[in-house]
Amino acid sequence: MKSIVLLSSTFRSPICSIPSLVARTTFQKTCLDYFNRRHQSNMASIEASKRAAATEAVKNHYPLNAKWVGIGSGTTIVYVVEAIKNLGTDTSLTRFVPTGYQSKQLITKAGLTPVEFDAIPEGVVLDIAFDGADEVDDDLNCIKGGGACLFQEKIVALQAKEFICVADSRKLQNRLLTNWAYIPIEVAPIAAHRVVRKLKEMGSKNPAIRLNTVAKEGPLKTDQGFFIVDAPFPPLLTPSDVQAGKDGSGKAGVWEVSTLANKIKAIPGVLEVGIFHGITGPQAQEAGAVGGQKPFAAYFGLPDGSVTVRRAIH
Ligand SMILES: O=C[C@H](O)[C@H](O)[C@H](O)COP(=O)(O)O
Repeated sequence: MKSIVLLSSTFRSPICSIPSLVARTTFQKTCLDYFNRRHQSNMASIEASKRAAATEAVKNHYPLNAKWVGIGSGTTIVYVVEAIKNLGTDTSLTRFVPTGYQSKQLITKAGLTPVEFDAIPEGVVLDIAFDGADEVDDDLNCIKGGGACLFQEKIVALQAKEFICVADSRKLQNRLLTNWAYIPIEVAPIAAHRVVRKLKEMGSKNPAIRLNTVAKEGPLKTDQGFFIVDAPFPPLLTPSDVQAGKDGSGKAGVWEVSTLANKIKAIPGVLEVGIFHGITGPQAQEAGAVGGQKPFAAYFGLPDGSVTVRRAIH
């Protein structure tokens, strides 16, 4: 008699063994329910960790009497807005700068006042900007754009005195492109295929124009009406790897993070690259920028409910 045995990768032991084909349907349903429950519980734990990281980041960085606040995009930023509301401070004079459509809706629904980036008065520097990230490395370089927002996120982060990232522990890695698979790049539609070819020449394996969820609807469009090209590369080296003698010049597709970001940015048709890199904080200010692309600090919610922080070293 045949028996059905299902192995759980977590427990590495049989969790079901049914000797009869008659019982197969019930068995399959039981197992499906089991995995659905596990999936839901994992998702709940990830959401809880995003909320914990957001609460801690807002508690530590949201300035009393903030006048200008950048609000990023994605699923984690929702908890940042929730945490700002929970502070209970008077936000009637605070202006919140969105990084796209979803971000603006989030601000408005929370009863806060949005002001588009191009309506910020000249000379205004944002007190702070919060955003999510797809991956963050030891040096606080980030990949962003998994949700197709990156250009507005970058200009808002660059306009802020302090840029703070909030994420769950899946995003906490030593090097970029460890767990996250590709670099999102925003490109002019007419140049998209040429950009894909150039990325292949640079060692990207199968770069692809991102499609809508319903693929027959064609390429996904950003808030700027541009396309996103997703470019996989091997894990990116940091400057410390290069100082230690590793070759990050692009041989066999292996790149140092800023070298690659600058090289992609230089391809005609590229509006922006989903790598936030380079100098940050006082060093950036000395170089004439407000804050730099990298966050001052990144907060990660861990599965045990705690929060860990990576901070820029000045
Ligand atoms: O395009 C999306 C943005 O860069 C997001 O901030 C990033 O993808 C992180 O999103 P989430 O908080 O949903 O993981």
